[in-house]
Amino acid sequence: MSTPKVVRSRADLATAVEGLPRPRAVVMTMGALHDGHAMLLRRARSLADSVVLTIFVNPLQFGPAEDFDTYPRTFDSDLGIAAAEDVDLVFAPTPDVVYPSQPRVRIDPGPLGSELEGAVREGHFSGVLTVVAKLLHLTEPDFATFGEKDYQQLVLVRQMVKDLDLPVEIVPVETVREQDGLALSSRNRNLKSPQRRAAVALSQALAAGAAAGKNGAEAVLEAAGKVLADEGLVDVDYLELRSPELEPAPESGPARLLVAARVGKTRLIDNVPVEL
Ligand SMILES: Nc1ncnc2c1ncn2[C@@H]1O[C@H](COP(=O)(O)OP(=O)(O)OP(=O)(O)O)[C@@H](O)[C@H]1O
Ligand SMILES: CC(C)(CO)[C@@H](O)C(=O)[O-]
Ligand code: BAL
Repeated sequence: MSTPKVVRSRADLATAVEGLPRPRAVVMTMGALHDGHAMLLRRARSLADSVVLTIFVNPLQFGPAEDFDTYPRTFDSDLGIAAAEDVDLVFAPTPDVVYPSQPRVRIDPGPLGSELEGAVREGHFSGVLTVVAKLLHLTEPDFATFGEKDYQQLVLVRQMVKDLDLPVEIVPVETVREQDGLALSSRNRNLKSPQRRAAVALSQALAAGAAAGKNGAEAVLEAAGKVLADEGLVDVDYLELRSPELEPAPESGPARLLVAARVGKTRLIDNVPVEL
């Protein structure tokens, strides 16, 4: 296990990337790494001969009232995880490196960009897709792994790659959970212990919804909604059943149940597959 090379400038990144063998995989993160990120890195390692990890808290995807300033930043421990997962190169730029000037041209995520997460976080997905496109150009990977925990992000990144003919394969990775079901998330670090206990209701609600799948869409939403209400999670931004591509839910077959709720000041999201 050796500490990976860390680069912070575009010039150093370009030089370092040139020396990395193909196939090359990239894992994009905002740092505060946990076992979910480790799984993305492991999947990347299994696919590629070299792995690049990016750590960048992207200001463009945060609204003015959101948690950019309080987003957890744990660079030293992130490097330990990167070393343990055999990462070759870490790109950890500052905002002025990624955005030498405020970008006037940004990626338009299309209609899905204003739904679900986008309905609450205006401009979020334009910010996400713009930085993902830039990081893809800067690292030129053959593969990029993305977590299903951020399901709408995964769907939109895939759509961008398809619509813009970007030469990379997007590889999804299943959500890694705590033993009690809570989806791992960097923001879980901000939960105090009663909130941590309350937060498990998200995954419990989704599990109850999924178990009701054969009784139809209404039963799924009712079962999930009941758990949220019973557990006192009332600050819910959405609880929705959609198709796997996040179009309206089908009458039968595969679907996706998604939830977002606030636990104290911390906003958490989760989702599961459902068979209707
Ligand atoms: N529990 C998880 N299981 C699998 N992948 C995950 C998990 N959590 C995050 N990821 C993935 O890691 C990548 C980087 O995500 P990010 O750095 O925002 O971490 P995060 O834990 O999702 O943070 P946040 O809590 O701020 O959403 C994304 O592709 C995301 O989907
Ligand atoms: C993909 C990403 C690294 C872009 O900033 C971010 O949205 C995240 O961590 O999921
Ligand atoms: N994991 C998605 C990044 C964000 O919440 O801004």
